[in-house]
Amino acid sequence: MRFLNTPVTDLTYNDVFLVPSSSRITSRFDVDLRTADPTGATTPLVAANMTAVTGKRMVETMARRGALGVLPQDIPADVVARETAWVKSRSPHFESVRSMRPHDTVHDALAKLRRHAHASIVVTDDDGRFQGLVLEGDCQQVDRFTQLHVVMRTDVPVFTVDELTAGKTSDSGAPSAGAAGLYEAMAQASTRLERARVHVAPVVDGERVVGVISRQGAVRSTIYTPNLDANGALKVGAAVGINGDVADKTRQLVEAGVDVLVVDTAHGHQRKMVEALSIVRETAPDHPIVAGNVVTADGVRDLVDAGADIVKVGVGPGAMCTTRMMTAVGRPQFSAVLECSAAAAELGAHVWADGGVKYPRDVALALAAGASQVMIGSWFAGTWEGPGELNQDADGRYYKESFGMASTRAVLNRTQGQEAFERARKAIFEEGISSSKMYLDPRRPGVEDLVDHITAGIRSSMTYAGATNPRQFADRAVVGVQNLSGYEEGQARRESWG
Ligand SMILES: NC(=O)C1=CN([C@@H]2O[C@H](COP(=O)(O)OP(=O)(O)OC[C@H]3O[C@@H](n4cnc5c(N)ncnc54)[C@H](OP(=O)(O)O)[C@@H]3O)[C@@H](O)[C@H]2O)C=CC1
Ligand SMILES: Nc1nc2c(ncn2[C@@H]2O[C@H](COP(=O)(O)O)[C@@H](O)[C@H]2O)c(=O)[nH]1
Ligand SMILES: [K+]
Repeated sequence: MRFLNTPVTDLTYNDVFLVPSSSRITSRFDVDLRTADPTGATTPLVAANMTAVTGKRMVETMARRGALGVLPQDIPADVVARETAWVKSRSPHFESVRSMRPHDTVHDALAKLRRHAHASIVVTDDDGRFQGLVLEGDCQQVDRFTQLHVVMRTDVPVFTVDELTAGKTSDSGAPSAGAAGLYEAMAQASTRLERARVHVAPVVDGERVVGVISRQGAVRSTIYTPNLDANGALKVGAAVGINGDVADKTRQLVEAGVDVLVVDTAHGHQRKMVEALSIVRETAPDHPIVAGNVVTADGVRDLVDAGADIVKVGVGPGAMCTTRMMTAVGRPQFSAVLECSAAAAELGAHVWADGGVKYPRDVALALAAGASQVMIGSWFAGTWEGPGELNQDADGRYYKESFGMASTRAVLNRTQGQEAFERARKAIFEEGISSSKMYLDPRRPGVEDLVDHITAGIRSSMTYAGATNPRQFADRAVVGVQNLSGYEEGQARRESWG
C-alpha cells in the first residue's frame, strides 16, 4: 500500500479513501478473497468473540460462507465442546433445518421460525424423514394450537444431496463437481423453487433431511467456498483468556475439536499475555493461534515471538468500547492496522483488524492496510444468527442487545463463581457499555446478508485497485487522506437537500 500524500497524524477508517488504479480485471467475481493466514478462511471475515455476537449458529453460518466465528472465552469448556460438536454435525453446504414433528403446534412453530434467515420449519417423523414444510404464511389465520400436519405443505420440491452437488460428492461430503457443475445444479434448484413458489425446500440424504436450500442459499453456494477442517466439517474458533488454568482450558478446546484458538485480553502487550500465549502454543503446537489486542509494531513482535501466528489489532475502536474515553489509550484503527501488519509481515505472521467496522468500506481499508482478516462484533449482533433475544421496540423494529466484554454486565457474568466482594472489585474497571440496541436491518436481517453486502464491497474495491486477491490488493492499494467533508461527500442522500 502507498499513500497518495504523506499523513501527518494517525488515521481512522473515516480519514482515508482508496484511489482507483488501472485494472485488467473483467469481473468482480474474478476476485479470490481467500486469506493468506493459516485459518483456511476463504472469506476474510471473523465474528468477534463476544457473548452478544457469537454462539453456535453464528459460527456455523460464518464457516459455511468461508469465514470464521470465535466463541467467547466466557463460555465454559464443556459448553464449547457441545457447541463445537453441534457445528461440526451440520451440513457444510446446506442451511440448517429447524425440524419439528407433525403434532407440534403452530404456536411453537412461530416461536422458532424466526431463528433462521430461511424462516421455515421442516416437519419430519422421528427418523428424520420429510413430512412437510411450514412457512410463516402457513401459520396465519389458523388457531395457534393447530397441529403442523394440518398446515404443512407436502407438494414442495425435495432435493437430494447428490443432485445438488451435481451427482458427485467427495469422501468429505464436499461437492467435487467443478464450479460449472455446481453453478448448473444451483441454477436448476433455484428455478425449481421459483416454479414451486417457495423460497426454500428440504435437502435429503437417502431418506433423512440434512438441510434446506433457499433461493439465496443457492446463489451463495456458487460464490462462497465453506471453511472446512480436514474431515470436511465446518471450522470453529474459540477464545482463551489469560487468567486461570490456561493449559487446561486450551487442552479442552483442542479435544473439543476447536480449529482456531484466540488468546484474548484488552491489553495484549503485557507479560501475563506472553506467558499465557507461550502455554497455549506449547499445548496446541499445530493450531493456528491468534493473540491480542495490540496496536504497535513492538506489541506484534512480542506476541509473534511468544508463538502467535496472527496478532489481533485494535484498542478502543469497538462500538461497545469505552476504553478511549476512560483511559485515552488506543490508536486510530487504520494506522494501527497498517503499522502492525507491516511488522507482522516481516516476521511471516499476520494481523486481524478488530473493531470499529460499520460499513463495507472499513473492511476494504483494513485489507488494504494489510490485515489478513477483519473481525466484526456489534454489527453482526443485530442479525437472526446473533445469540441475543429478539426484541421489538415501540415502532415494531426488531433489535438484539449488544454489550461489551469489559462492561459491568460481562464482568459480573464472568465472575459468577466468585465472592461478591471480589466481584465488586473486578466490576470497578468498566471499559464497555452494558446495553445497546443493534437493530436488524430489514434489507439485511441475516448475517449472510451482511456478509454478501461486505464481500460485494470488497470484491469491487479490489477491482478498482486492479487486484485479484487480498495480497495484491494490500500491495497495489493507493490510499489518500480526506477531511470530514471528503467523507461526507461519499454518503448517499435519502432525501432532497437545499
Ligand atoms: N479491543 C479492545 O479495545 C478491548 C477489548 N476488551 C475485551 O474485553 C474482554 C475482557 O478483557 P480484559 O478486561 O482484559 O479481561 P481479562 O479477563 O482478559 O483479564 C485481564 C487481566 O490483565 C490484567 N490487566 C492489567 N492491566 C490491564 C488493563 N489495562 N486492562 C485490562 N486488564 C489488565 C487484569 O488484572 P486486574 O483486573 O487486576 O487489573 C487481568 O488479570 C476481552 O474479550 C477483551 O478483548 C476489553 C477492553 C478493550
Ligand atoms: N474496550 C472494549 N472493547 C471491547 C469490549 N467488548 C468488545 N470489545 C472489542 O470490540 C471488538 C468488536 O468491535 P465492533 O466495533 O465490531 O463491535 C471486539 O472484538 C473487542 O476487541 C469492551 O467491553 N470494551
Ligand atoms: K469506541
